[in-house]
Amino acid sequence: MAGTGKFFVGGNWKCNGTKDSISKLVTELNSAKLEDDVDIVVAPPFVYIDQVKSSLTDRIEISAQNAWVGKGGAFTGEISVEQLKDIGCKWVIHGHSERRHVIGEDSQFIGKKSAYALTQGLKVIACIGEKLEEREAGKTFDVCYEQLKAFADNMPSWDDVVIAYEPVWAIGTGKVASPQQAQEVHVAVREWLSKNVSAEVASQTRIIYGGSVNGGNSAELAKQEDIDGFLVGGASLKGPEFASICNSVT
Ligand SMILES: O=C(COP(=O)(O)O)NO
Repeated sequence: MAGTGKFFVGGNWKCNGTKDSISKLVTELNSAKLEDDVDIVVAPPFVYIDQVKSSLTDRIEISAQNAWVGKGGAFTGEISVEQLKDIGCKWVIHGHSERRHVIGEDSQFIGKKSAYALTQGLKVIACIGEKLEEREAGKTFDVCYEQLKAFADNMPSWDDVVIAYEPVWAIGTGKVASPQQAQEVHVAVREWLSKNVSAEVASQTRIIYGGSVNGGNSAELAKQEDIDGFLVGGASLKGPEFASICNSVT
């Protein structure tokens, strides 16, 4: 069961999978040998959460990839936090760049959704990250700080929050950030937390990296002092590779 391990690895399955492919992936995860000190979470598409929850080892917790900003009701197409808890979800991903830049969610809405999830007892993977043109314009830190501030302005606490730094230019591109690039932003995020929230939150909050992480690059990234784990997309759909990434952080 995922707890308060020093490290954290999430598998974001995005809009991928079928009942059969997910059954195979769950079998691979159930047979994997996993190190103790890493909390592991997988985020299936909504429609497969029940299937995964009922068949996956409880060593791995379940996350949703999104949740509505408030109590359920007349919100066609939305899924509520209450419904996600009802089927055994413990986490939810908010602020993913695909929801910011494809769906069009803004930072304040993301902050409000995160706040509601936390007040109702879900834990939050809070995603931040800059686009290539923002990095090339020297705005990486400004963008990440604005996104962090919107979480901080709305959330009641950081106790059940993991921050995922996912540079948009590295997501799904094969162009993974270098260990130095990732570490530089992780340090800046931790310093922002220390200055704007508290030294305790800064030291206790796990800051994980996402963006083209795979079995070949995770160990090198994990050597960085302020990289506490990963949020993995494509490679999380391959059980053995995802397991090796999980074990590479400890
Ligand atoms: O979006 C990602 C990363 O995706 P990839 O590993 O496929 O770059 N994590 O949430």
